[in-house]
Amino acid sequence: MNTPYLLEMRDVSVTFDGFRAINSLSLTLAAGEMRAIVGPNGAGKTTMMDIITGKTRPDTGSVRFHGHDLTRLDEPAIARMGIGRKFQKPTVFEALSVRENLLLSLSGLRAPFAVLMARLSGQERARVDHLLDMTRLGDFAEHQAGGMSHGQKQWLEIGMLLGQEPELLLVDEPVAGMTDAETMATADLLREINRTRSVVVVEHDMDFVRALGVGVTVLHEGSVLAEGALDTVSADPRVIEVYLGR
Ligand SMILES: Nc1ncnc2c1ncn2[C@@H]1O[C@H](COP(=O)(O)OP(=O)(O)OP(=O)(O)O)[C@@H](O)[C@H]1O
Repeated sequence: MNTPYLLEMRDVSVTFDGFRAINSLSLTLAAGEMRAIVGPNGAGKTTMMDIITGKTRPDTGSVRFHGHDLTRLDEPAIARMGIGRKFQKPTVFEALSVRENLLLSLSGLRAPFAVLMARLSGQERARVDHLLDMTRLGDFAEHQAGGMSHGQKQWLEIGMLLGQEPELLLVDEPVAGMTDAETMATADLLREINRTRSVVVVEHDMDFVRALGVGVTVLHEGSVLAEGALDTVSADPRVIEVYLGR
């Protein structure tokens, strides 16, 4: 199907026990784009990600990826189409090394745990080395993942997501709990990832969003309130009202 968009949500609504968490939400993402999603608590950001990944089914509306409707697919089928998600809390294999974690994440492994015991192919080794470079974890490759800092665990998990070669990454509040230096390094990492993949990132930290330097969508009460450059949306009186006016 021909569409200019990688991801296209049209008039999506979802109601939980009579409460409309997503309300006629329409949002599009171009191929290769990175978009930051902001909005006050309860705006519907997590629910929007849940709908894209098939965790929550919308009551009405369409969600298309490369023009294909996602709303009838389950989570594994959507992941196989090339949409990868990173949740807020890192979930790495704590007892394994950083390298082993990345190795297990690689798409296309036939028997993932057997690969830990076996000799790696040159191609697998190269893929893991590339992920170690990307995530700045090369110096920690043989360290136990459980001993890494919170920030390093987040980068490791982003690396593990990349191991699955998603075309679109959905990243939920990656810098919560990070130091300022880790936050800026994470912005660099996502920008580097965005050279070859599309990204949707939900984040409250405005210094981080500014460092990303990408288009921003402001959600409020389950709908898009404003969209554009960070400076433009943050000067929008409606946006100021929902952030400060309560
Ligand atoms: N499974 C559910 N059952 C009932 N209500 C829900 C459910 N999931 C979300 N909600 C409600 O829907 C609204 C949107 O929640 P959501 O978590 O998507 O917001 P958010 O923008 O991600 O907020 P935050 O920034 O706090 O993470 C909230 O009022 C929430 O309480």
